[in-house]
Amino acid sequence: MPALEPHIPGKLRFGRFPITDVSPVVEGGAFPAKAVAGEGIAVGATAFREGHDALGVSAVLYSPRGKEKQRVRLRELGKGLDRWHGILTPTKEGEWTFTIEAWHDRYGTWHHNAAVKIAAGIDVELMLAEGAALFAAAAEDEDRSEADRATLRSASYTLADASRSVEDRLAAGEAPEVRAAVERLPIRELVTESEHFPLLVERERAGRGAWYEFFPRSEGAVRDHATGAWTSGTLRTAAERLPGVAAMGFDVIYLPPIHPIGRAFRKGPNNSLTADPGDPGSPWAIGAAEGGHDTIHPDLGTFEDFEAFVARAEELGLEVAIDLALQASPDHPWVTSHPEWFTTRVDGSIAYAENPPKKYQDIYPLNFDNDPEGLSKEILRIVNLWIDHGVKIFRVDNPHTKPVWFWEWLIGKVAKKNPDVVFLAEAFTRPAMMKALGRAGFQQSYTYFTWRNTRAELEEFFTMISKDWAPFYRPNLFVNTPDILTEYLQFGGWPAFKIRAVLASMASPLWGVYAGYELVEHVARPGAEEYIDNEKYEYKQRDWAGAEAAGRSLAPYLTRLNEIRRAHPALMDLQNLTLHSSTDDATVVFSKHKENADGTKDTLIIVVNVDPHATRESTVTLDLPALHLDRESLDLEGRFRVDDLLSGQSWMWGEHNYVRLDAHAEPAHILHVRR
Ligand SMILES: O=P(O)(O)O[C@H]1O[C@H](CO)[C@@H](O[C@H]2O[C@H](CO)[C@@H](O)[C@H](O)[C@H]2O)[C@H](O)[C@H]1O
Repeated sequence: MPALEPHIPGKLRFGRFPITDVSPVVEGGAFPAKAVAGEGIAVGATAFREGHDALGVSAVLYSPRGKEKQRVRLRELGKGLDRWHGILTPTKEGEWTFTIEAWHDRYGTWHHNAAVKIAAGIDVELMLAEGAALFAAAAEDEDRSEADRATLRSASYTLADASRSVEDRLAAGEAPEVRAAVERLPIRELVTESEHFPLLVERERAGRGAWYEFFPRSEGAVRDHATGAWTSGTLRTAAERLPGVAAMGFDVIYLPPIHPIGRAFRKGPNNSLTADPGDPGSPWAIGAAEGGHDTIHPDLGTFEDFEAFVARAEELGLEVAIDLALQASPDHPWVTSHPEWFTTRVDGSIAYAENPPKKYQDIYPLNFDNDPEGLSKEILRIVNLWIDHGVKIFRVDNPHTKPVWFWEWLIGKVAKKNPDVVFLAEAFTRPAMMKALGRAGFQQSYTYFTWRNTRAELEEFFTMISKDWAPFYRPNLFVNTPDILTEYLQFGGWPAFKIRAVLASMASPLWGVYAGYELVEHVARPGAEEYIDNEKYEYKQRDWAGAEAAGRSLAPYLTRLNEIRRAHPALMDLQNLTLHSSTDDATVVFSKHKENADGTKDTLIIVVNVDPHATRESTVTLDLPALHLDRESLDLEGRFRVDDLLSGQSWMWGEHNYVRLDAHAEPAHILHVRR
C-alpha cells in the first residue's frame, strides 16, 4: 500500500478529504458490527472533495492481527450523491477492523480532463504529455505486476509519440487493459484514512442455521389407555427423533428447559391454573426439590443421558441449543437459599412474573438490583456448567425483563473463555430494547416476522433486518413457536404454512420451526394466539412417519427448502437482499446475490404470493443491476434463463415478467439465475 500522505497536523477533525457517516458503525464504534466468516458485509461512507478533481474511495479490511486482508474500491451510489458503497468479506473468526480511504484519483482526473479538452482542441499536447508522465511514473510502482507495468509503460510511450494521431494517442490512455491495470492498483495521492472501526466475526452458527424446536418429554411419551396416565419421554427416547430432524436439513435442535419443574402453582392443560397430579407442568417453571437450573428433570434422565443426546445430535450434524430462562418456580432452591434475588413485598410474599398481557403465575422473576454480583456469579456458573456438558448455544427466555448491563457482562465474560458460544434473544418487545440486546452482544434475536404478513409489511420488515438493523442484530425468523400460532396460520391452511416457510428460509440465513409445523397444526385455543392443548402444559404424541406416508406432512417441503439453502451461498448472507416490484399487492419479490471467493456468482429471485386464499397474477419488474448479470448469460433480447428450484420448470426472464401463483398449488417460485 502506498504511504499515506500527511495532511495538516493538529486537532482538526477532517482529513484532507472529508469521510463521514461510515457504516457499519454501531454507536460510533463503541460496539462492534457483526459478521460471520465468509459473509459479505455492506460498507458505506460519504466522501467528497473540494473542486472538480476525481475522488477514489476504498474500504480496507484488517485481520485480528492488524494485517490488511482485503481492499475494495467503493462505487458511488448515484452521481453527485457522494455516498459510496461496497462489500467486504472477512474470512475467519476474530476481532477485525476496517477503514475507509479517500484519495485523489489521478487517472480519473486526467482521463476526464483529457477527454473533454482534446475533443475541444484545448491543451492537446499538454494533456497527452501529462498522461504520458502519469503512466511513466505509475509503471515504476513495484507493487504492480510486471504485466501491468509493461502495459502502463507502453501507454506512456504511445501518448508521448508525436508521430501518431492524437486519437490513437488518447486511445492508448483509455484502453481496457490500461483501465484494468489502474483499477487493480489505482494511481492515488493525498490519501485520507478514517479511523479503524470494529467488526466482530463470529462462527457460522452465530449467523447461519435452520433451527428446530421440540419438547424432549413428548418424544417417546406413552399414554396408558386404561388409566389415561402418561409416562414421560426421556432424553434417550427423544434422541430417536433426531435422525428425522436432521433428515429435514435442520442444523440446530433447540430444547425448552430440561430442568425439574415446580409443583407450587403448576399450570394444567391449556394454561389453566390448576394441574392434576399427572400434569407435567410448564418446563419454564424451573426448580423443585430435585434442583434448579443446574439439574436435569429426573423424568428426562441424567447428565450422562444428556451428553449422549448431544453426541448423537453431533453425529447427525445437529447442534443442541438449550433454554436459559432466568426465573424460578416457588419451589426452586434459590427461593430459600437466596431470597434476596427476588422482590419481597411488605407481607413477605413474592409477586409472580408477567409479560403483559401474559401472566406467569407459576414463576417468580429475579431481581438483579439487590445482589447483582451474587446473582450474576451464579448465572455464570450455570452457563459454564452447561458449556462443560457440550452446550454452545443458549436460547434466552425473556431477556428484556433483565437489565441490559447484565447481558453485556455475561455474554462478554462467556466470550472471553468460549468465543464460540451463541446466545439467541427471545425478546418480543419495544424496538429500543431489542436493538440494545443486539448491541450488548446477543448473536441472534427473535423478530416480529410472525406478525408481518402483507406485502407492504414484509417489504418494510425485510429492509429493516437486511439493512437498517443488520450491523448489530441478526434475525432468526421462527415461523411459529409454542407461544405463537398467528391468525395467518390458523386460517390460511397449507398454503399459509408453505408461504411462511419460504419467506423465512429464503430471506434470512437464520430461520426456525417448532415441531408440529410440518403437520400443519393450526388449531388455536379460543381467544389466544396459541395452540390448543399446548405442549407447554402436556405431552404430545405425533405420528411423523404416518403423516408423511399419507402425504399429510410438509416435511418434504421443509427438507427441500433447507436443501436449497445449503446449495446456495447467496441465501446464507443477510445483507444481500434486494426488493423488486410487482403490479400485485400480494406478490412479494426479492433477490439474493453473492459473488463467491472464486469469482462465481449465485443469484436467486424469490417470488411469493402471500395471499394464502387465492391465485395471484402480476407483472414483476426486476432491478436488473442487483442481479449482476453477465453478458454471456443474456440472449439477444437481453433475457436470461431462470430455473425454479421448487417446481423444476425453467423460463427466460427479463426486466418485466408475467407471474401467476396459485396458493393452493404452489405459492412461490425460487428462481436460480443460470450463468
Ligand atoms: O413471555 P414470552 O411470551 O416471551 O414467553 C417465554 O417466556 C415465558 C415465561 O418463561 C414462557 O411461558 C411459559 O412458561 C411460563 C412459566 O412456566 C408459564 O406460566 C406460561 O404459561 C408458559 O407459556 C414462554 O413459553 C416463553 O416462550
